[in-house]
Amino acid sequence: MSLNTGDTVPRFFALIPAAGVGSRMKTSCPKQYLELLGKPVLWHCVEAFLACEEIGRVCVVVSPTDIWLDRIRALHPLLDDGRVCFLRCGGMTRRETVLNGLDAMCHEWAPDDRVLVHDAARPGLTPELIRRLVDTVAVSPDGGILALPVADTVKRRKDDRVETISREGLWLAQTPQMFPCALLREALARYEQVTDEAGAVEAMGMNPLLVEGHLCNTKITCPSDLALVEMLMKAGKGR
Ligand SMILES: Nc1ccn([C@@H]2O[C@H](COP(=O)(O)OP(=O)(O)OP(=O)(O)O)[C@@H](O)[C@H]2O)c(=O)n1
Ligand SMILES: C[C@](O)(CO)[C@H](O)COP(=O)(O)O
Repeated sequence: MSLNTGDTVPRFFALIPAAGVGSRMKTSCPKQYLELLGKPVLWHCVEAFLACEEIGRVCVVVSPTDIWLDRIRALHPLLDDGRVCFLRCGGMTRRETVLNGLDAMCHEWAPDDRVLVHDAARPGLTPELIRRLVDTVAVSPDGGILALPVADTVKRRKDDRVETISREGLWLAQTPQMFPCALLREALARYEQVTDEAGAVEAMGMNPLLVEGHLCNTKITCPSDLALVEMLMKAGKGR
């Protein structure tokens, strides 16, 4: 399948890295399994992708030692949807989890198919945001990500000094981050010191597009984030 000929269109797959321990949340179970609006945080992400018929597969990558996955299996008849699969190949870092998931599914994906990598800790993702990314980035060989432009004044603190830095052109990366499968797999295999998928693709010399996301797609990182994200989801913003 090649996008260059213009006679084929890529297929789209979601890969949800869900193998983190959520240490900053300081909860007894990983944050992706905490209940939010009656469902596990992780399941809100799965449901957003399942609501998009263009997403052909939803792969959730958990830790090999995950003991909470049954909370998902037991609660959701949607699992009958053949598109969902759970892979127990999470790694020690987010990058390893994503790379292991790509490797495990490489038999299903053609090189030019697109993978959308989305944090299990961003339950406020909506089908509208997914479609915004897909529609804007689908034909870009460099891929692209949801992100938010910085709206506040930015300060850098070093020891006891503070300096103001320009916010011009600064964006805060969100997910999904969407790339051609083969490109992302190569980039993550080649570059280990990256915090997100876009960083690896940038290291390959490419320029992923920035697509405006939404505050409702905030990552749950610290304890106060859970109530914030719940409020934003209830407000139904970002549609
Ligand atoms: N080895 C890892 C580390 C993180 N993640 C996933 O990457 C996403 C975003 O990472 P982050 O918010 O840092 O999650 P944690 O690493 O779990 O949080 P912490 O850094 O507080 O431990 C989460 O969905 C998390 O499950 C993963 O799949 N595998
Ligand atoms: C990928 C990401 O969501 C972009 O903002 C973020 O980097 C993931 O969180 P982490 O703490 O860096 O793993």
